[in-house]
Amino acid sequence: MIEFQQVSKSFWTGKTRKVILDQASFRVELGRSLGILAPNGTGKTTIINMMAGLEKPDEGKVLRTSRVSFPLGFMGGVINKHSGTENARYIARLYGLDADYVESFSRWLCGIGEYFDMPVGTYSAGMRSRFSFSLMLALEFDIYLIDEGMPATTDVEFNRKAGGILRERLRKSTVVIVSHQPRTVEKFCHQAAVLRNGQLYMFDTLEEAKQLYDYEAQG
Ligand SMILES: Nc1ncnc2c1ncn2[C@@H]1O[C@H](COP(=O)(O)OP(=O)(O)OP(=O)(O)O)[C@@H](O)[C@H]1O
Repeated sequence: MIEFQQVSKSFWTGKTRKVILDQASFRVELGRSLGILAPNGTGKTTIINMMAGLEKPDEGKVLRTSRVSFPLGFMGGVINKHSGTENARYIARLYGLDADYVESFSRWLCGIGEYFDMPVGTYSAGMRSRFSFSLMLALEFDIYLIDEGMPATTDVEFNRKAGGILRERLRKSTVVIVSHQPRTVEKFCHQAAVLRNGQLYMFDTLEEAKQLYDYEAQG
């Protein structure tokens, strides 16, 4: 479970204060995948980062009682001067997992050949994206955090392999997706929420959430 208790978060933009959450309280329960609908620039990434523990709230608490992933595509824990192999083994140890397994799984999935043994700093954007995605799928989490759907990779073979594993994983675990598109949310989630005026409004069905979201978009 992830629980936000009276969480406030805002940024000072130089002229005004941009409020992302204002004393917001909500929960993500295990087994109830949640899609959060919010227009671009309103705080999707900030909320996902707070769920992952990468960003702190200004006030309130974020409690985690499950294994929560880093956001899909996140490269923050990866060290550029080290190779894919070294990074995979290091991250496996951080999570208390078998380094041989994590290394061989991510080597197989990301399919970047000999680059896996070269420094991550030499990877193309596509390779980096495949590498971090492979690493995330090599680790087991209870709750997966996804910012705006699948990362953009143009490698058809990778998308097929990784998409299949992700779908299988998501069937057994819980996912939180933040997106500006109801279509992305529809694919994975049981429950939907709309971010509006610093509050997260939870709905049992996507249809109800869409009504508020569309209403907002028109207004
Ligand atoms: N560290 C920061 N300092 C100042 N402003 C910030 C900071 N981080 C985010 N913001 C601002 O807060 C708002 C929300 O940012 P965030 O990246 O969470 O939104 P988003 O919905 O994910 O955006 P996008 O859809 O464009 O990726 C934006 O206006 C952004 O400029």
